[in-house]
Amino acid sequence: MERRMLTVINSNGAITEVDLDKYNKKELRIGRDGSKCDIVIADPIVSKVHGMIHLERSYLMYRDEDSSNGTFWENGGGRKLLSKRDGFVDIFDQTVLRIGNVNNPDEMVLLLYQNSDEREDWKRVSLDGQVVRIGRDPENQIVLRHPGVSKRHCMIIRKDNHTVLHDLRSANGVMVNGRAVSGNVELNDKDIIQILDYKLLYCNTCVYYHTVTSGISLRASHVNKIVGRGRKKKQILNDVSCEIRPNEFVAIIGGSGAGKTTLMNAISGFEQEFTGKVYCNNVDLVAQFQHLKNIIGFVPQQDIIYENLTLKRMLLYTAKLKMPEDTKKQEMEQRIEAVLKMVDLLEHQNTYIRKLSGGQKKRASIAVELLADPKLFFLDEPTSGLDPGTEKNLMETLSRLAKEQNKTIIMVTHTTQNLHLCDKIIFMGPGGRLCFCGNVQEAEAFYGTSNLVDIYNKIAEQPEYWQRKFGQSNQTSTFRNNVTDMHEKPIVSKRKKESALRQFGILAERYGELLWNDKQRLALLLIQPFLIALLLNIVADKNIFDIYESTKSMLFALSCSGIWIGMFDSIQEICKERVILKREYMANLKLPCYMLSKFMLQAVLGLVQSIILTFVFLNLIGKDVKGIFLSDFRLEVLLTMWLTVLASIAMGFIISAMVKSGDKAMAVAPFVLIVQLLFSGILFTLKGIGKKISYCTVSRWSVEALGSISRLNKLDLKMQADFPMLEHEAESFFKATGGHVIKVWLILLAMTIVLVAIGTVLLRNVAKDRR
Ligand SMILES: Nc1ncnc2c1ncn2[C@@H]1O[C@H](COP(=O)(O)OP(=O)(O)OP(=O)(O)O)[C@@H](O)[C@H]1O
Repeated sequence: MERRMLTVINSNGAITEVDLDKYNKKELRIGRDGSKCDIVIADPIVSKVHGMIHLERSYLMYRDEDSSNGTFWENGGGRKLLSKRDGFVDIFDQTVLRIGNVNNPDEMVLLLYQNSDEREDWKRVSLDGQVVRIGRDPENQIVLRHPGVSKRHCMIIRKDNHTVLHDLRSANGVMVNGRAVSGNVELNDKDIIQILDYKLLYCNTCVYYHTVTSGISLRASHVNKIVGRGRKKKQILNDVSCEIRPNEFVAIIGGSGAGKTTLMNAISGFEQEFTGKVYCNNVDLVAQFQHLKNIIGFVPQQDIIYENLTLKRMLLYTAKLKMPEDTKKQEMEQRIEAVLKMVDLLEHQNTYIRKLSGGQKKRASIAVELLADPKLFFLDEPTSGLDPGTEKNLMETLSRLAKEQNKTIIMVTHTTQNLHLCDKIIFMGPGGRLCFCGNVQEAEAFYGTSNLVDIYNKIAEQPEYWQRKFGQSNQTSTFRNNVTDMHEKPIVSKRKKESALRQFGILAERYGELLWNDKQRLALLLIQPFLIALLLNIVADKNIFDIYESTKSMLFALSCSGIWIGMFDSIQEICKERVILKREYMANLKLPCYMLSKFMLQAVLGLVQSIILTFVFLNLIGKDVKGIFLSDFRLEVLLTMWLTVLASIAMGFIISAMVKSGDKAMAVAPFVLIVQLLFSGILFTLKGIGKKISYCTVSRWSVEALGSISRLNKLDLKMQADFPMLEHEAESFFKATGGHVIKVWLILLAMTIVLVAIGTVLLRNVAKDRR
């Protein structure tokens, strides 16, 4: 049952909770005078009649009644002093009103409005001479049982009449009065502390808290988005304002291209290039996104799961990445089991994801996001491609999650069949216009039809009319424009940096398992160098390593094989999982860790391939050549081949980081390979710009190293068999000295490092991917 509660904290710290609906009145006066006011605050700071609350069924407003001290209205970290001429202002869930001197808590009364189904009375811990520890661990004085809360999250210490909050390098941080804090912060009386969606109140040397959270409300205020420039300029969100209450299950619907996804991306904070404001529990979502993203889950349209992992392993890796570092494996496993139960997939936990049905995969993606127990959950067309039965089932699951798991769920959908399961529908019209926000019955009454499909048609015909009509019917106060003008600078909180080494380890383990589980592909990748070595042996001249021309051609072919192998090992490895990467990046994935984890395992694979190629080929050739450093030159060729493969793997990663699909990557590959052929300096004598380009190719340095090791300059030319007097003009390329070979190896290594770094930087674009 929804309850609208006002917590009143007097200037002396006395706390009273007022149930606003118990009065059964539309207007409630607040003030000191018991004969005139419904809510009496016996405090000298409050005027006799200080303010008035106006209650409607679905919204609430407040007006200052020309009080002596006025009322401060707090919104998303901003603050505005109200007087009677401001008229009514909207009061949303978690709105804070302060009366009196906001700089002196002893002369201030605080009013905190909360609106939710879940309620419990404030619990209290006194700070008298002691430290109050807050965290997930039962040893803390205040235990907040949420997977996103660190075991020891923060502590509050009172010493010498000062109270200080220490963030204990928690994974998800702490906010005080709507602003993220870093390290230590001095607390003042009546400060509101927020950890995820838990609200704690510091007052009179006590900390007040609820162990049950009231859920997340979301409010969009005048959200506009314009894309393109000049004649291509287009408004794709048009002044959208709407409110979603805690634990509501909401569907965003509307015709194709109406801006549903754009709206969802904006209100989820995953796209931040829009004007207007979005408030999440009255905190500015964009300004505090780094903090709030930990309570937000987002399931994009494509699945965010790896086909070649079992469901349980997939969830375990995600848990390791998303849950605080201090979470024990046993805790993770318990959470995984709980999440699998929620989505009815417990019996499939050991099944490979590739073997699950479409509906089960969708549930698996939802399970991935549920692991961190997000309180605000977004889903982009989760039912697309599902049969009607599975669709209904999924909708019922989501509806149940909203109610039983205390979540606010918002999804984009095209279907109208199961919308009665939703608490609210947001109807978008062409041009990003909000044409309705309310429940299904209200929508049907508003549009005068009992068929939701008719509403699509009505909106398509007259979007501006319906936007205007809904806007007028939904007007709660005239003040909205003013109050949303308050701006707050984004605060970057310096929170505990998740250990990069740990993340690298998790990602490398996951990628290793993925490579290992795709045994067919792995076998193909390992057979390839073997087959190439056989083919090279077939075409190899018997004079190889004795005669210049045949050796040079063969070394070039060997180098090209290395480039081919390396590039095709990696070219699809990032683009094929771009959706998962985007989701994980928006959570807390570090791109360098991701890139290096991939590169490291590819480097191991490349080493095995280089060993196969080099040794099979050279053993078949069977020539005993002395190396530059070693008596057996095969090891020197192997190292050169490995460095060639490594640089090519890095090239493949750059392509893979730039494009969004495997098809596109394969379309780019021939161009890159042709550049390697043309500018290697072997097929053509290069001068000017051609020579400069060749310095940037892997093939040039690879052949140079191989040629130097094989002492190409010292080998006889074919013609010298007939004309022994003919001179073999040494090429500057192939200096058979140890110093030269090392220099070229270092160049190949440096190229690899630069290419990997460029690939990592390019990966940042993943954040701009639309879906
Ligand atoms: N970055 C962008 N640049 C140009 N146009 C854009 C951009 N993003 C969205 N649009 C356009 O804005 C409109 C709304 O897009 P959006 O994807 O939000 O619609 P939708 O209602 O989710 O559509 P659908 O139901 O077809 O998925 C479309 O016309 C789309 O082409």
